[in-house]
Amino acid sequence: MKTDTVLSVSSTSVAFRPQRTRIKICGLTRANDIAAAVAVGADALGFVFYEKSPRYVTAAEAAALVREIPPFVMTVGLFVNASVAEVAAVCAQVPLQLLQFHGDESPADCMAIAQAVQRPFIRAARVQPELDLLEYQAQYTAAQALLLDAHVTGYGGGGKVFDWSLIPEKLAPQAVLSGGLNVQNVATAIKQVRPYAVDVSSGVESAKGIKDHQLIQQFVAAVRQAEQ
Ligand SMILES: O=C(O)c1ccccc1NCC(=O)[C@H](O)[C@H](O)COP(=O)(O)O
Repeated sequence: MKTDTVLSVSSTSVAFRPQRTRIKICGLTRANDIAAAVAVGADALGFVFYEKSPRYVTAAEAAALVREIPPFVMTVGLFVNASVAEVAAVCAQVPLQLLQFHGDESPADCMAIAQAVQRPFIRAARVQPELDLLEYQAQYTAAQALLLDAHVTGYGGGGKVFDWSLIPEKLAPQAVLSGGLNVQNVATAIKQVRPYAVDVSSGVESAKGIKDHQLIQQFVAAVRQAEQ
């Protein structure tokens, strides 16, 4: 080829779509609710292995539910102050891709469990003004993300919104926003916080542990609308 030929390369700017906000639906207890969540594009499905929760499922129940889930939808196992042995027993029966620690687990507790069962984890933070979220994140460096939830009586699933202005800007794009989200407020939450993902449980329910399929559809639609 003639060396003086200059190849003109037209630069094309590739317009990347803005990141799609990931959506986790938590507290699933029924196969038809799973089907409804998957049908509208939920990215992750949460199963609560905390016996005091009205959304609690046994490992055997969760194993049967998870068998209904098609590929490319993540399963999240949610634990509150469980031991390594307890989490291992659940993971032996239920194909969980991600752990969510929602109790008082220390960084060492989270690491020990995650390493024992060879799963990644996210850490729930119960947000309140006294909690320095950047310092908290620095304690849980092994977590894939912080799930920012409201500080409620008990541990979670409380349907309570916290003050989103408490979320440091540099933390927001890595965080999972949770706590009292619903069809009415999730668009505002996304526009204000721009989180990596949103998580909802009671906001898409007709009763505790019973998901309302229309609310799930409307919630997902509101998230997508907020990204336009
Ligand atoms: O969902 C529960 O019942 C629950 C019980 C104990 C600990 C955590 C629990 N849920 C964890 C979640 O990730 C919920 O989605 C999160 O707390 C938000 O719940 P909601 O405010 O009802 O959307």
